[in-house]
Amino acid sequence: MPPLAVFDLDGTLVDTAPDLSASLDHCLAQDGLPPMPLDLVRPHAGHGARAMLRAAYHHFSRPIDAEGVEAHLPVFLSFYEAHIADVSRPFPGVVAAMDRLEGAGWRLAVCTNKTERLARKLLEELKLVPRFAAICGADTFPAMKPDPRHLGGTIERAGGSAEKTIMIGDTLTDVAAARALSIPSILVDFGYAPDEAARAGASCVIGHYDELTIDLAMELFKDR
Ligand SMILES: O=C(O)COP(=O)(O)O
Ligand SMILES: [Mg+2]
Repeated sequence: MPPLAVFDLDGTLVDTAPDLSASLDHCLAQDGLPPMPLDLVRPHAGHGARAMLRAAYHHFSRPIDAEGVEAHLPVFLSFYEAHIADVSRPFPGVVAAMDRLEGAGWRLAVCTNKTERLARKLLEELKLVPRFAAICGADTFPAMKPDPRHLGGTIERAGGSAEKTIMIGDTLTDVAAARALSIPSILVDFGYAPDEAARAGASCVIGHYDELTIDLAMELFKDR
């Protein structure tokens, strides 16, 4: 069975924050609010549209309840779907890192808390779909990350095994899912929420995909 590298999507594989931020601004404008600065959106960009809406209304000291958030969601998501790859691009060096892994016989997969449909649309527009043995979203299985069933289901669909899998992610959500299955994890510290708990829980932290070599990936299996 070939080794498998499972990538998180937002903040790990693709820098999606600018298009997510534009969708948020579209919602804010409907309420007469100004755009939210991108650097304030980024820490929330990996936690879904609801988290971004809550953070923005909090930032502008505008109370918003759960119902208010739900009311904005369709507006956010339809704008986002139409603009999903306007400026979102793979992070520097990730395509070369995937080439290295594939060249060494690794399989690749995506395990994201985006819905599967949006994840596929984004990856299709970036012409990355054929690289992945599985693309599994928040709604692919009955549970999503950090629930290990999401990562476990992704591995199964990709034809891999937990013993020969590594997880690459940018938040504690990814690291926790990996740990629950005793899978080594790489935290990318250029992502959206590489907090202390995520750093402490990850098997290693990288600051650029150039550091994701086959030697590093193989080394991770040794401390499993
Ligand atoms: O959209 C989200 O909630 C987060 O997506 P991710 O799991 O790809 O970071
Ligand atoms: Mg992420």
